[in-house]
Amino acid sequence: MGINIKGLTKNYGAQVALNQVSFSIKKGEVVGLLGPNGAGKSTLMKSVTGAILPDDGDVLVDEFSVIKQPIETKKRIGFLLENNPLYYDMYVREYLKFVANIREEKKERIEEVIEKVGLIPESHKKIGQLSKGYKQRVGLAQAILSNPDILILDEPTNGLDPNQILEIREVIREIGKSKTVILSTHIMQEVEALCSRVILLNKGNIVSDSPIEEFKGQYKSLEDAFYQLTQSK
Ligand SMILES: Nc1ncnc2c1ncn2[C@@H]1O[C@H](COP(=O)(O)OP(=O)(O)OP(=O)(O)O)[C@@H](O)[C@H]1O
Repeated sequence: MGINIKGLTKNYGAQVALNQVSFSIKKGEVVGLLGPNGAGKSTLMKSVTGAILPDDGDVLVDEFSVIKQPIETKKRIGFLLENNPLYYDMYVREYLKFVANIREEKKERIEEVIEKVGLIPESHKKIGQLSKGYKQRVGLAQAILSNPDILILDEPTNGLDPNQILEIREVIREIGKSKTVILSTHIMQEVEALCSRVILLNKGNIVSDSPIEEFKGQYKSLEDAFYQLTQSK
């Protein structure tokens, strides 16, 4: 059970985005996916969700292949990918109803997720009228709507103010108690606050994969570990 990533490779022309990346995640783990800009984090997350197809390798979600059984894997994964694509002209509830219809979820679930992500005070607005933080909450709400076992979150607090960062983090911490989570971020405090394990990517390769305490290990800080492990490799 969980996620098993096997030899995942993706090239964009001559650009190697992922080079034979393999690791597995046990049910219930919250994994921080770190790496410099262009390391391959988003490509990895998109491959796990099935949003893009790898050139080689596979991802197994429970026993199902993202490539061969995409319907089964998609049922188990909720995701918030980079840029959080939303329909700005729709009202919050209208959008969540639209998503619920597609996924054949009960309507009651809409109010549950609105409450869970702290959207109640802004839920009467159009998505385009919301602040970034509340747009992120709408993204999180759609990600958890079907109550998936696995959540993939690509820089979920990117661009938010410090208060919203803390609030969204709290929402993720709460959700993370009962789910398998892969979370990418450039904020080290976020990793410290939420993750039990850190996977560090650099130029499409895993350069470190360990429990967070071990990752910090001999370094002065998480930032220092990140810096040392991604220099000239
Ligand atoms: N659609 C695409 N077409 C061409 N090249 C791409 C495409 N998507 C990603 N790449 C390239 O693949 C590499 C990995 O990109 P990716 O977005 O996965 O990195 P990242 O670790 O998420 O970076 P960031 O921290 O900046 O978001 C980069 O060199 C990027 O330019």
